[in-house]
Amino acid sequence: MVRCGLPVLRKYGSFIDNLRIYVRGGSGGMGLLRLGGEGGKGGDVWVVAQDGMSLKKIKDKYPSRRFVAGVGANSSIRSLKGGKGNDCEIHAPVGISITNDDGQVIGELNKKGDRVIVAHGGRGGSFVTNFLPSKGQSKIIRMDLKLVADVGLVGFPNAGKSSLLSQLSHAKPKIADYPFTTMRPEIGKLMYSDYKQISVADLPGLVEGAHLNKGMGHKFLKHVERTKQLLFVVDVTGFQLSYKAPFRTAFEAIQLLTKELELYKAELLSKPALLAVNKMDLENAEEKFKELMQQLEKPEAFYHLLPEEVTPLRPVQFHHIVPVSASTKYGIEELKNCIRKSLDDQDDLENEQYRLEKLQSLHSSTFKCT
Ligand SMILES: Nc1nc2c(ncn2[C@@H]2O[C@H](COP(=O)(O)OP(=O)(O)OP(=O)(O)O)[C@@H](O)[C@H]2O)c(=O)[nH]1
Ligand SMILES: [Mg+2]
Repeated sequence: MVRCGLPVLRKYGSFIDNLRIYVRGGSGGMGLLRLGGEGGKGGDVWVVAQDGMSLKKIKDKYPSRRFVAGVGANSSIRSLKGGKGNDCEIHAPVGISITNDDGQVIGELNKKGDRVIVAHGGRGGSFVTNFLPSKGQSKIIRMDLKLVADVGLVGFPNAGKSSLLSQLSHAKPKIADYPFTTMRPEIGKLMYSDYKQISVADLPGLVEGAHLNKGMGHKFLKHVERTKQLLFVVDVTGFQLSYKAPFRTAFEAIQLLTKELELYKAELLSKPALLAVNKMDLENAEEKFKELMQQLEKPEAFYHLLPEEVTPLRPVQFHHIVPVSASTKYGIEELKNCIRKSLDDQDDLENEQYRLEKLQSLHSSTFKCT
């Protein structure tokens, strides 16, 4: 019995989605005081995206997880200008982001061949440094596989995305009464009685102008690209980022979010979407929800309320609209079921399309034969 489990463990238990490594640029070469010669620059450390790589492979191949580039050559009578030290290249998988240990982003590898310098080599000794070389940069860096989840939460700050995720799953994201509480994406797993699991990504709040990289901007929207479906979350009573910013009703918030996604990448809007109308425990929530439903029945009829530049080309057709309250848990179970249903429907549709395509290709090959 135990043996049966081993291959499974080997297959799934070895997956890692982040890795910390030590990198150091090479030291510069010595200068030559007597003849004014300059030492070579130390080599740099690069991370280069390659197909077929995984973080696990890097970890296995380099158990010490230390990557040090070559030292620059000393200046000599034969070669007054010392040669550059050898660069060190770390081959990494496509789809990772690279950060300093304090979370500052160094770069991203989005396609094969992308490369990012993670530690510069030191300068060679020269007249300005009294012919003494300098050391290369040394640091710990972190490589993270970019988030892939079934559903991504999309909403303005403070809408209650993290609160909802904490009610839907066992995740414990930070929740607070100020915008931008969530600074980095977090995944919660929704568990169902038949052991099906659905991953939902809590993402930083979006702001107007996110497509221009305002707020958390692109960093956040990139993650949305990698989810199967979108779950819009709005505060039924509306939203105001600051006293200076305009107040937005729930309906306006939905249209503005749509516009941001459209401006960033219109294909995002072809993903199936659901809407959770949150904070239904607040005063007048019922009336506001009714009004919102009327507006969503014919969104275009209300577009004149929006400035032209924030009016989306097409409204989102939500597969499910669920009124909820993360505070009282009202509607949470229904939302969980709707998320499941929506993903199952998408799977069925894709399977059906696949089946039809197969059938069609079979038909055409049969016709060719006869
Ligand atoms: N009354 C009420 N308050 C809620 C509800 N859901 C969330 N809140 C409150 O709204 C505030 C924001 O909640 P968060 O879950 O942090 O909101 P968020 O959308 O994750 O915000 P960011 O991470 O900043 O984008 C907190 O004070 C929550 O307690 C709700 O259903 N009813
Ligand atoms: Mg949050």
